[in-house]
Amino acid sequence: MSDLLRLLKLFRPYWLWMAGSILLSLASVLANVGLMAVSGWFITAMALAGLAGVSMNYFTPAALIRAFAIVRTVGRYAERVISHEATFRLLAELRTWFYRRIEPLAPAGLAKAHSGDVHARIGADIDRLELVFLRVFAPVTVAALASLVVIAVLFAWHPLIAASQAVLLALAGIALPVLVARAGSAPSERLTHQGADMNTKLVDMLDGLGTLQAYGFDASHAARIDALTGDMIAEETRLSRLSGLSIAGVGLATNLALLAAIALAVPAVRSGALAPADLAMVALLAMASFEAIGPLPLAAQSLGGTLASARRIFALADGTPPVPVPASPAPLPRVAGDVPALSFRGVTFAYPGSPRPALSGIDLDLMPGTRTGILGASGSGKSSLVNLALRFWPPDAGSIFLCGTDVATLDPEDVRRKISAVSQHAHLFTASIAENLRVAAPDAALGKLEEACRIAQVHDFIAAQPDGYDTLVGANGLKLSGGEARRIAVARALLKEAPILLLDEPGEGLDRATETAMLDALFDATRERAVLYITHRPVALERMHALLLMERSRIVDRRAGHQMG
Ligand SMILES: Nc1ncnc2c1ncn2[C@@H]1O[C@H](COP(=O)(O)OP(=O)(O)OP(=O)(O)O)[C@@H](O)[C@H]1O
Repeated sequence: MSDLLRLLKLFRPYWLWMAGSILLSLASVLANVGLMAVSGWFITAMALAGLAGVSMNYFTPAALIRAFAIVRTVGRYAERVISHEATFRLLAELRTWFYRRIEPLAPAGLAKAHSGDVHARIGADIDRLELVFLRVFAPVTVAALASLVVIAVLFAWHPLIAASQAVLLALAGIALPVLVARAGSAPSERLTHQGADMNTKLVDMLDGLGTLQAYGFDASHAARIDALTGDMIAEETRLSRLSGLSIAGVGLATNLALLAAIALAVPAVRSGALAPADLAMVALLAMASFEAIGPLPLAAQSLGGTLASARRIFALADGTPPVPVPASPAPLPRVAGDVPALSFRGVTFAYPGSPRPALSGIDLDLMPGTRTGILGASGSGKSSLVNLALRFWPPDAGSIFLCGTDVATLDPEDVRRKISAVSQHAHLFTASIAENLRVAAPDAALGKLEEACRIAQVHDFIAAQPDGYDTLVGANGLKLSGGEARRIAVARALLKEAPILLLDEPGEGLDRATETAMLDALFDATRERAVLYITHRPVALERMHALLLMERSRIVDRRAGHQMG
């Protein structure tokens, strides 16, 4: 229930749209009830007048019928337009809200979540929340209001018929949905989790299809997906049976309402308590009022799954960002020649759950206009330096300073604005080369992109492609070699005009001549910046002003560049 209330609170900015949609829906439901009732009365009254050979005023009922028909048609159309507009606005709001909540969690806070699962939450789960308004909130409100109006009108004609209607409406509109909700909530909830599981498995399978095939594991993975599909079909079947039964239940109640109204109205007509033409009106009014009740069992059935989706969304969105944003962040400091652009002081850090530290007592200064090389065996902590500099994780002890200001007092996003980084697994988006480059500089002209790519020694390769900079790189840069992708990532880092450049093995996979050309052009273009360069390659080491050697999370040796080798 608290999840439902929280959701409704999120919907609050759109209450006008929702109120409009509910009012229109109520108007069209009541117009339909009115149309049926007045038509029934009109036809019977005309027939009776004909039999009795008397004339009657048919202008007023005919005008009423026409008015009800117009309100019903226009109301339904407008209600669809407004309710869908309201729903799309709600969904857009929810997606933006969810993205804003999970963005500060990335990447550390999302490390445990599978990308397919996050995708399922931002896609299918949020989509399912549309049902809260469209299938639950709106129909329940409309049904309650329409039923009250119908019972009040019937009461004026015949209190006993009104009472029988109230009982049947309560049975079909309250008791039946409660039963359906009980029976349907478990399968509907299971289906939500299975859908997310399916998404996770499919994304995993597509990401690693090559590996699965190479190890001959694709058939067993497909069998697991088959089994999950079978489970989902079983739950769907259960829910379809339930929805069939609930539709039959509402149908039964509708017909019982008609029978009850006729059974009570006939003696009333005989005794003269009810006019003969009113019999048809009352009977049709009773029957038509069930239109508003019809969607309620389905609403109840979907509630379990919808709330499960809401819980999945809140669970992720409520995660605490690993690096807290200060309540009033300090202003970004300016780069000054005599202050280190980035420095670590006694920084110690272990990844959550890891038994040993990735960094221990790190002291490090990156001065503007200098290049610092970092050497070290695999797992010695080199990339962790970059992760902490980018504020993806906070240090457990010690401090990091950006141009002399403790980064703990700054907004992590501001810190990242000052740093350009190429990690070992630099990500390329499924887009063109130009779009991938413009991630760093959205307004950069083509000439600027070319300049950066020339420095990264990848321009000739791009220019030789039939589509040049519009060449699509494929999912995750799959259409490029590892070296090409990394050089595009280097060009992208260059395009971001940040005073600190952190490069993790950018020369990996390049031949010596290309690497030399890239380094010379790169270091020439970044003369003013503070550069941290993680590498094992001699060509790069020769060009460093200072070298640090890391071993098992510590800096164990420091030398000036020329002392190395
Ligand atoms: N996201 C993570 N979660 C948990 N442990 C991690 C994570 N990333 C790295 N580690 C661990 O932290 C230690 C340091 O890793 P790091 O990636 O910094 O080493 P590295 O020197 O860059 O290695 P390589 O040269 O192989 O990239 C390793 O023991 C590694 O297993």
